Amino acid sequence: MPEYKLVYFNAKGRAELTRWILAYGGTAYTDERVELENWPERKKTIMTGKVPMLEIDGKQLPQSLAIARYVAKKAGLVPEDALRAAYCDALVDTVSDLITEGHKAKTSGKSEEDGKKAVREEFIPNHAEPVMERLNKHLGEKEWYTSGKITWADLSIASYFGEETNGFSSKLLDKYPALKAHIQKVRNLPKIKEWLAKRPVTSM
Ligand SMILES: N[C@@H](CCC(=O)N[C@@H](CS)C(=O)NCC(=O)O)C(=O)O
Repeated sequence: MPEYKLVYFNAKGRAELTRWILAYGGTAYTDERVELENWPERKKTIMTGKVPMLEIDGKQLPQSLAIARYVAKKAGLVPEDALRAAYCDALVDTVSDLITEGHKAKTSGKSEEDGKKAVREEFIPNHAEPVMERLNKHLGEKEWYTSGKITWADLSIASYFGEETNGFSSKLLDKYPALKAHIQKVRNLPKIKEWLAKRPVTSM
């Protein structure tokens, strides 16, 4: 088994999906969370100057989705069938687009309050809810997102839409009952539940 070190900030952001997949697979790894004041120095040691970065036996793998896909394959969470795998990729890319848009909204304006307002009034209704509506319909008809068995797409859905820190309250999710039930189902998987109970509490 290779030695893994996942490097990111003390936040969920673009690293949390990989953390969920590693938890699901019961994979041991070092969860390095760089403090902001140490980032300028740590950045110099990272090939792309960006995180997340996964160190595999000392070799660096950049890009959150390449990392997540790699660990998902190892954990048996990527379908063998090329088309089903592509549908999973499409979903994960959609969530990644939402992460980008949500971050843009959160950091828009002059104050934290401006950012929260932009998330609530612009990002959620215009960007997130159209995706949530489609997912709700799809998940109402399926046990898992694709392939009749759990994939990393299911972990992507739950690890993103299930987080209040991303702007998704339980009240908002009440509008999308199949999506809400799906998130709960994934969060209740024993290894995921264990991760949720022990992970550091972060504001984003
Ligand atoms: N497409 C890249 C984006 C990486 C990225 O922009 N990471 C941010 C944190 S989410 C970062 O490293 N920011 C610090 C910096 O650029 O110095 C990925 O998905 O990994």
